[in-house]
Amino acid sequence: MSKPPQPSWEDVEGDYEEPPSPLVSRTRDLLTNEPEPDWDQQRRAPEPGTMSSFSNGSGSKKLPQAIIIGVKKGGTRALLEFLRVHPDIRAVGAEPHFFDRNYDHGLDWYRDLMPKTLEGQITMEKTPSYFVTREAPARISAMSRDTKLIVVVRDPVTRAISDYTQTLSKKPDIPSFESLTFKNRTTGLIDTSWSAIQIGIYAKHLDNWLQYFPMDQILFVSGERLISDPAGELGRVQDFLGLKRIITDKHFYFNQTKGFPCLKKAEGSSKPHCLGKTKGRTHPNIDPEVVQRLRDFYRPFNMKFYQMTGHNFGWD
Ligand SMILES: Nc1ncnc2c1ncn2[C@@H]1O[C@H](COP(=O)(O)OS(=O)(=O)O)[C@@H](OP(=O)(O)O)[C@H]1O
Repeated sequence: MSKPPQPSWEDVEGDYEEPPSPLVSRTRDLLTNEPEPDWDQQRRAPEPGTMSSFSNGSGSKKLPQAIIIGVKKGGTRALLEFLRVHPDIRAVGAEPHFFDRNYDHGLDWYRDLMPKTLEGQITMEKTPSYFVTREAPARISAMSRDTKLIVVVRDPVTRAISDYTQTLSKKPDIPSFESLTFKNRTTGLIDTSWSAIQIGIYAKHLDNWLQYFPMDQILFVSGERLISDPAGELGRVQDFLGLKRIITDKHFYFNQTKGFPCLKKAEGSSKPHCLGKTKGRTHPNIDPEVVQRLRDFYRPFNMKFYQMTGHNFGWD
């Protein structure tokens, strides 16, 4: 039997995650306080007394029952890292990009990327680009109509600036945010074909998902509240996944240097754990008039999104 092909990881968005080799994914700078994490739980030497110890070598690989499908720069890495603390959740660290870029490899290939789980444990992955991939809802539904979907959403204007900041960090010579925002600066016409803008039209993308999944199978997590009240948002997510509320405010502390909540103990470790330098970047100052123009642009889409989800995210 030949080994299934591995995904192309060189352009994994955002996380700077490297390929699992063959199944261990590492990251260069996800941590601020610690050496690189080992994402693959079954290869990690577990601490005695933790549930992880039982998954070491035993169990079987399963297709994910829950997926964080978006949004890019919403806070998806923070959510996955926090969820991994739960003993009944096992997640693949790197983004598989199966339902957008690697679908041709087939479900066996996808399953093979997953960590082993025991009975009752939930397998998860996160790939934020699924939310804006036209084919993703049909493909995920074809895998299982029961898949639970989680979307971390964030003010689309801040999200666009965060997205731009990430691109700028890789390509410092790109044009300014202001010039990329407009098709025509004089008329004020927004360039909706620019992905940084396009991704934030949440109502449009959600429409596509609702053709395949009922609303109660999709959980919307507030990216803002994930920072201001991580335990509160994690409570909602654990309820949605049908899990006991094990992750609580006791698991978090606010790291003043990082300016974000961090874990007191990372999954499978006893040390504090913050996300790395690529999470929580300083954004460039953007012309306030351009920001206002973008706020005006997004307002009707945001209102539609609040209506569809029954939740006011407070971006306006
Ligand atoms: N606890 C914690 N620590 C650090 N960063 C946090 C945290 N919670 C949410 N965030 C926000 O997550 C933003 C990155 O979002 P994603 O992880 O979804 O990005 S990516 O799409 O995977 O590249 C990232 O965006 P930027 O601030 O623009 O870098 C953070 O604001």
